[in-house]
Amino acid sequence: MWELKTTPLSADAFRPFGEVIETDNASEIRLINKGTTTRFHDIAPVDVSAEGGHPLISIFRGKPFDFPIRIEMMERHPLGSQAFMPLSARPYLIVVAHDESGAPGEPVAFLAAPGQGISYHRNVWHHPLLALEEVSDFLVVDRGGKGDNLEESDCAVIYEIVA
Ligand SMILES: NC(=O)N[C@@H](O)C(=O)O
Ligand code: NI
Repeated sequence: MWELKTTPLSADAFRPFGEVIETDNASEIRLINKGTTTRFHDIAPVDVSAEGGHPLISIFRGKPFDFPIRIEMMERHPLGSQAFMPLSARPYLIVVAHDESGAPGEPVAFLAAPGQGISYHRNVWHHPLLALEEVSDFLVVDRGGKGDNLEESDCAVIYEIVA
């Protein structure tokens, strides 16, 4: 088993895999509603229209994982992006990987700070939701519609996140 170290989530480090959803990452900041609201505009695209798909808003309630956490498989969504915005002010883990000839390469693990969301680009290998500490709710924006939008693959070796 190989140890997988985590690094703090940042927009730059995560860019090859998707976007970090946080106010600092807005493409534009607009004062709206007669100045009573600030719009942090266009933080991440929603890419769900492939093969006639449509956007879904769901809530995922994740049970917390206890360390050490084994990373044995990854998944990806060939037809759409998938965004997670935590509704609880708790950290959580994100594990992603580049594609290597149709299978996930060496995983990269990020620790999200409370309040940081993420959006995986379409077809990016990632581990299913990894909540920490307590049961945690996430607002999820992803694709609904026909077609197989879930591909799973075992990791070439088993990784362990120790803390
Ligand atoms: N399967 C499902 O809806 N969840 C996963 O895609 C995930 O990334 O958690
Ligand atoms: Ni997913």
